Amino acid sequence: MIKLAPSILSADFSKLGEEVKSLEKNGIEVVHIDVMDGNFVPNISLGIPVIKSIRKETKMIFDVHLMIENPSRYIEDFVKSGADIITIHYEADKHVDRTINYIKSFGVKAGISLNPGTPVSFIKDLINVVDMVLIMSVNPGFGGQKYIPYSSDKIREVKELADKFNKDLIIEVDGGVNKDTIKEVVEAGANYIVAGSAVFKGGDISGNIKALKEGM
Ligand SMILES: O=C(CO)[C@H](O)[C@H](O)COP(=O)(O)O
Ligand SMILES: [Fe+2]
Repeated sequence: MIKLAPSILSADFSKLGEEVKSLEKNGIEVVHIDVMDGNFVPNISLGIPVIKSIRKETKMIFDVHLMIENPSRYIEDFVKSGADIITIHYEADKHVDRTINYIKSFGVKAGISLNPGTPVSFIKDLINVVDMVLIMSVNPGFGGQKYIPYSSDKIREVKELADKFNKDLIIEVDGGVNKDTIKEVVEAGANYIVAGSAVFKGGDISGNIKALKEGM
């Protein structure tokens, strides 16, 4: 089952509650929330109080993508804010196995994300420890970037590992997905498809979601 996970990084933050409700009205089940610390990535986005606020507005699954150094410091806070899936970066934590198990100890799903330059082989042993692998198909930090073509090979590699070792693994792709690239990522094996600018561009959430679904 393929799920489109709009990234609210490209939403209009002055009316975030409405934007989130509009996603739900358009049949969206998973919302992707990008947390950036200005350290792991060269940008600062939103954090715990914002997630808490929008949690009151919707029952959608909150897929929280932590682009922060040493994420273990904040896991409990993100769980309390209403996260359903918490993804950390392989590159941001010296003890990823420990942090993944720590996330799972709260009863939420745990994901591991790889920057474009980090090989899939680095997380081979974690494939049946994590609930999700997030392949970054742009260098993290900003929305609206161009899809990096070799990401499709990385998705295929994760899919092969999942078929062998973890049939329930969620394979998520994030960055540069639009109506022209979405077919390729779905065919490569991704089942959670993040799209930010392609969902919110021009304020036409409904039309943009329809175009993305048609492009799959
Ligand atoms: O994690 C991210 C950036 O670091 C975002 O989720 C991603 O870039 C989505 O934006 P777009 O679909 O516009 O590329
Ligand atoms: Fe993201």
